[in-house]
Amino acid sequence: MRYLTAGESHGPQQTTIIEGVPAHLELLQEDINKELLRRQGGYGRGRRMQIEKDQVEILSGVRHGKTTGAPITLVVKNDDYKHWTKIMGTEPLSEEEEKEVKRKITRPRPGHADLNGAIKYNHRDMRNVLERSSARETTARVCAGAVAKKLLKSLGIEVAGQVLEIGGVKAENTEYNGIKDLQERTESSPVRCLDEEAGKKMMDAIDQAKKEGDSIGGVVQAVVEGLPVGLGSYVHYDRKLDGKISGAVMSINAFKGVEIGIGFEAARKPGSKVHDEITWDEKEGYKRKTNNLGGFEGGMTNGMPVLVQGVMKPIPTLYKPLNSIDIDSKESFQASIERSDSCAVPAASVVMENVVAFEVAKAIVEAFGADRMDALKRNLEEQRQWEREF
Ligand SMILES: Cc1cc2nc3c(=O)[nH]c(=O)nc-3n(C[C@H](O)[C@H](O)[C@H](O)COP(=O)(O)O)c2cc1C
Ligand SMILES: C=C(O[C@@H]1CC(C(=O)O)=C[C@@H](OP(=O)(O)O)[C@H]1O)C(=O)O
Repeated sequence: MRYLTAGESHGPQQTTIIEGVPAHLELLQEDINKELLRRQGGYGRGRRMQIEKDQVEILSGVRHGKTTGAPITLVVKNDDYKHWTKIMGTEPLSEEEEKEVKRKITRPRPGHADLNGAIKYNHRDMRNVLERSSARETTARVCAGAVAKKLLKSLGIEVAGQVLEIGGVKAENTEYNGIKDLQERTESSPVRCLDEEAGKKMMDAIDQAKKEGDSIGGVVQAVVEGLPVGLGSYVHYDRKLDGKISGAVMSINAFKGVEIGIGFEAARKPGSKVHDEITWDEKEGYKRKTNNLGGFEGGMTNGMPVLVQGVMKPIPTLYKPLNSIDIDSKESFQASIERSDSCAVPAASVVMENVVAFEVAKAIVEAFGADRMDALKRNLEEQRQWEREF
């Protein structure tokens, strides 16, 4: 399975094309809309999210509620486009029109893609960079993830996530009672946090940042339960699934770090406190007593829940902007102010869940190679049986 995304933030639409989804997966628009709605929510977002009502259109690869095995095209319209039709048009502008619509962006925002993108592609108007580097693109990634989640669910594999930290406020109580409990309890929190007290403090921190024209980041976690042993492989570096998941997480806008399991904490502990002891019983087969390694050993799943944490830096666009250089005059100015979120950590946690779901679904389809869902289910069930009897 693979996918491409296309679309500008204020252009007509976001497009996702997914190739390699097995035939006969039940897939409805509402499966994808549910995830899109989750991504749009979360405390701390800016005015743009009041304009958009993300709804998917399935344009290919699905017939009468089931995938056909053909590439799936998913489209989400940008409602804001109606305010930007001239600025974002594809046809050349006359000189008059150019004067009317074009406010060139020449003051790059520290922390955004503006300056590097402008130098790389020779754009004197950095709107050409901003439009595609915007995290509006995560809409398209969530569309791909929603399809992956549906595939995984039909195989008994669930994905969920939570916010662990925002602006230095850490959730103390992150314990959950099964993945369903995690899914339900995070849905009722505006910051997607299990710890109610910490959640309130996170909202205060977001309000404070907003008041000060500043932005804050945080830490989010994705959890995958129900995986077989041995997804990914130790035999070659580019087949290690923890590596693939980490790469995918790092590719989300504003993500600056990834951990699997206890991650960086492992550097501060002896081996006896890090490695998870192995147990066995007749009914369930092999297990680990603890899950410090987050479900991975040797680049392969070990059957324990996969735990992935991602670090999101604070949003680069600041209402109290930092100093920057105007690329035309070379004078020092304050960076451009674009309409912006002050904190998108809760939304980013939904994006990360979906990005992780895609990598896992891709690994499943690769490992249990199937063009059809019935064969995929049978192959996976055989593997589960094999594990229990090994
Ligand atoms: C869900 C989400 C929403 C975001 N919203 C904004 C925003 O409103 N303003 C902004 O400047 N950056 C926002 N970002 C972050 C930028 O897109 C990101 O910092 C930028 O593309 C530069 O890439 P890099 O931070 O990965 O280096 C958001 C990121 C995510 C995941
Ligand atoms: C549009 C989304 O996020 C956007 C991501 C973003 C950025 O620079 O990354 C900047 C903002 O865009 P705008 O300037 O249009 O308000 C966010 O709203 C979205 O998540 O759907």
